[in-house]
Amino acid sequence: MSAGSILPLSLRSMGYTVGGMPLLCDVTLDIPAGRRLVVMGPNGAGKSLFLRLCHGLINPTSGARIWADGAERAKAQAMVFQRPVLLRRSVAANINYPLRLAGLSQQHRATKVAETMDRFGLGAMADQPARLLSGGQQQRLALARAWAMSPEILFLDEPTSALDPSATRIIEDMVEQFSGEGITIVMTTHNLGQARRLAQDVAFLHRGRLMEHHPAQQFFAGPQTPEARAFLAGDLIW
Ligand SMILES: Nc1ncnc2c1ncn2[C@@H]1O[C@H](COP(=O)(O)OP(=O)(O)OP(=O)(O)O)[C@@H](O)[C@H]1O
Repeated sequence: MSAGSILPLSLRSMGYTVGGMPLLCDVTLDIPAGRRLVVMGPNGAGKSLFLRLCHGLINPTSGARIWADGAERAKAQAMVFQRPVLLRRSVAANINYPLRLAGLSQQHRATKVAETMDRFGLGAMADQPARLLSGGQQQRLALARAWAMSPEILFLDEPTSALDPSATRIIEDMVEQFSGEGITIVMTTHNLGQARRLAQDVAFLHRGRLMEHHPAQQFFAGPQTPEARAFLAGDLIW
C-alpha cells in the first residue's frame, strides 16, 4: 500500500439482506492494489451486488467494507456498467462533467478532456451527442471517462456483455492498459474466455456466498468446490 492509498479494500464478513432474504453472505476478502480480480458465478449469484457494495452504491447490512484510507466512500474509484450511463451531451461534455464535479479547474479539465479523447481515439467524435454513438463507442467513452478521473480502482460490471467481438476486444485492451498503469480492476463477466484472458485472481460466487478466491491459474486448473467445477464445465446455470 502506498501512502494515502485507498487500497487494499478489506471486506469483512460483508453481507447484504433485503426483506429478510440474504442476497450476499459473509464475504471476507482483501482486494490489494494492482491486481485484476474477475468475479464469476452463475446468474443471480450476487456478482453485481458484490460490485455495488464494494463501490459504495449500497451499504452492507452486516459486516464491513474497509478502505485503507479509512474513508466511508473512497473517492479514487469509479464504476462502469453493462449499459453505459451517459449524459444527453457531447462526448467531450461527458468526460468533462465528472471532472467538474470533482472540482478540477476549467484549464485542468480542458487538458484532461483533450488528453483522454486523444488517448482513446475519441477526438473525432468530441462534439457528437454521446447517446448517438454505437454501443461499443459508448462503452469506450464510459471507460475513458472513468480513466480521466484517475481512479486507483475500477469496478466493471459485465462491461462487454452487450458488445460484438471487435468492440469487446477494444474494451479488453483498455482494461489491460489501465491495469498496466497500476489501476486495480474488479470486473464481472459471463464470458469464460474473457475471464481466462484478463483475470489474475478469481472470486467465485454461488447463491450469495464466496466459494473460492484464488489466483486465476489455480482456479482454472483446479477449482476446489463442486460448484466451481460444474460452473466451468457449463453445468451450473443458477
Ligand atoms: N435490491 C434488491 N432487492 C431484492 N433482490 C435483489 C436486489 N438486488 C439484487 N437482488 C437479487 O439478488 C440476487 C443477486 O443479484 P445480482 O444482480 O447481484 O446477481 P448476478 O450474479 O450479477 O446475476 P447475473 O449474472 O444474472 O447478472 C438475485 O437473485 C437478484 O434478483
